[in-house]
Parts: sequence; C-alpha cells; structure tokens
Amino acid sequence: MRIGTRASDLARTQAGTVADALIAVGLDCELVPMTSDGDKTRASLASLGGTGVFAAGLRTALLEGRCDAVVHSLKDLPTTPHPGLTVVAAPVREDPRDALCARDGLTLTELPHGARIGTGSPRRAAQLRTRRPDLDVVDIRGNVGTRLGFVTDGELDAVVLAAAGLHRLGLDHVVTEHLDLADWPTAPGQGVLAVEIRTDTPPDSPLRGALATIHDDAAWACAQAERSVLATLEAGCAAPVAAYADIRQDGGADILELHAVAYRPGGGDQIEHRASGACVDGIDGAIALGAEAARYLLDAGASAWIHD
Ligand SMILES: NCc1[nH]cc(CCC(=O)O)c1CC(=O)O
Repeated sequence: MRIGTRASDLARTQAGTVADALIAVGLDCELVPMTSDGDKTRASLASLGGTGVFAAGLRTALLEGRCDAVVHSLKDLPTTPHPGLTVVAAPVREDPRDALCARDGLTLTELPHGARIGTGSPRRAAQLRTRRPDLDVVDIRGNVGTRLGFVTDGELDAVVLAAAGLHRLGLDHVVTEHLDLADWPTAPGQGVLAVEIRTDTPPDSPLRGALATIHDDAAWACAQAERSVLATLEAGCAAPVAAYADIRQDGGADILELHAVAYRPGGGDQIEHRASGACVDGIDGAIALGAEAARYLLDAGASAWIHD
C-alpha cells in the first residue's frame, strides 16, 4: 500500500507514524511524498481561506490511484466530504493545545509591551489580541522550522504553534508555555490525524482492516463534534473559531463536553458556548452537540466575525 503525504517534515513524520502503526498490524506499506499548492504558495492563510489548499493535491493523487491512502492533519481538512473519498481512521489524539515558543524562556504574560509575535492563524491572532492587546501580531507563513527560525534569528519575540506538531517533530524543548485549553481552546481537530481512502476500497480489503485497528473512537467522536461546529457555521479552517471537545467518565457513562468560541478578528470580544451530552449514540450525538453550539454562536451574533 502506498501512503501519500505532503513533503514537509511534519507531514512526513505524521504519515510515518500512521505507516508504522499499519506495518505493526501486518500491512505492507510505504510513504509517497507529494507537493501541495498550500506548501508552494507564500500567500497568507487568511487569504487562502478554508479551501483545503493543503489537502487538494493529496486528494487528486488518491483519486488518480497514485497512492492508496493519504494522511491529513484533520484541522486542515475542509468539513465538506470529497466525492469518491472517505475519511476512515483517526489514531489517538496528540496534545491538542497551542504552544508559545518565545525567546529567553518567556511566557505570554512575561513578553514585554509591544513584543512581536507571529502566527498565520486568524483564531490565534484574535486570541492574542484579546489576551495581550499591546502585542504586535505579525502574519507569518511557512513550515514549523521556518516559523521557529523567526524567533531564533531575532526577527520575532515569539510564535504560537500547535503542541502536537512540535511534539511529533521532537521539538518539545522549544515550548516556553503550553496554553491552557480552558481559556485558550484550539482549532477543530487540532492534534488529530485523519486517514482518507477511496470510497470504493473493498470493505474486506487488508487496508480497511488495518485502518480499523488503529482507529480511536474517542478522538473521532471529539473531532466530529468540533468539526460539526465549523460545518454548521459554514466556516473554514481560517475562521477565528475554536472548538475543543473532551470525554469525561460519569458513573460509567461517557459524557462528551464541547467548548466552542467565536472571536472578533481584531480581538477584545468573543462569544462562547459549552455543551455536553452522553455519547451513547456515537458520532450522531457528537455532531448534534456541535451543531447546537454553532447555532448558539450564530444566534448570539457571531456571523459577522466569521463570514466577513
Ligand atoms: N495549519 C498547519 C498545521 N496543521 C496541523 C498542524 C499541527 C498538527 C496538528 O494540529 O495536528 C499545523 C501546524 C501548527 O498549527 O502549528
């Protein structure tokens, strides 16, 4: 089996983890790196919109039979299903938090007035402008190494990145603060990998069988609730929206707790909603919870921040 991946270090590492897990359950597979338009362009993430620019090239390769499965970061994957393709597996979730990587070991509160902090994400920019309106938020692009380079070469005082990506790359030591999910929720699907295959892959194929064994129901249910927020908002991965779900045990029952927040892009205001429900009915319940949270955000006036 050929596992397609974007060519960046992070994408290859992530796809490598999935390939290793599949090999461990007896599947014969190899990685096939491909270049996506999202990796080639230097345009800002906000200007690209939530169009799935990172996923598009991989999906074409999959549909054309140049590979048999592709590995995505779920947070970069549009919520609209792609004709002919199915997302079938999500391994156990990696750390979903955002991580501050600052010079001199500084935390967000310790950064001096006017410090320059880089992010390409409208959500992170809005969160930063709310928490520290005095900071200079700089729009940056590039892979993890490039972004960290802005701090080491002194051009920026800090950047905010996903802890998951840093951890997968063995870069935990560059993190100067893990931002607490309770007041810094992250992107829908952050830290979750998704494996996509062609829908016509036979149900009894070794590929589907191996993928079923590496699937994590909890990661999947949480990610579905979070992505349902985005889908109901009709927002893309570049919207200033956070959604984080977790599963809590309550007397033998699994309770899914969802926190969804829409941010005013310039900072200073946010609308949030917390919803929880038993997930006995599997992902349908999770999806309903996400839709409920999104409708709350829309009723409270979040639309103007998301769709402008
Ligand atoms: N948009 C880029 C992207 N897509 C997935 C990750 C990290 C891994 C993950 O969130 O699962 C990153 C980098 C980042 O946000 O720092």
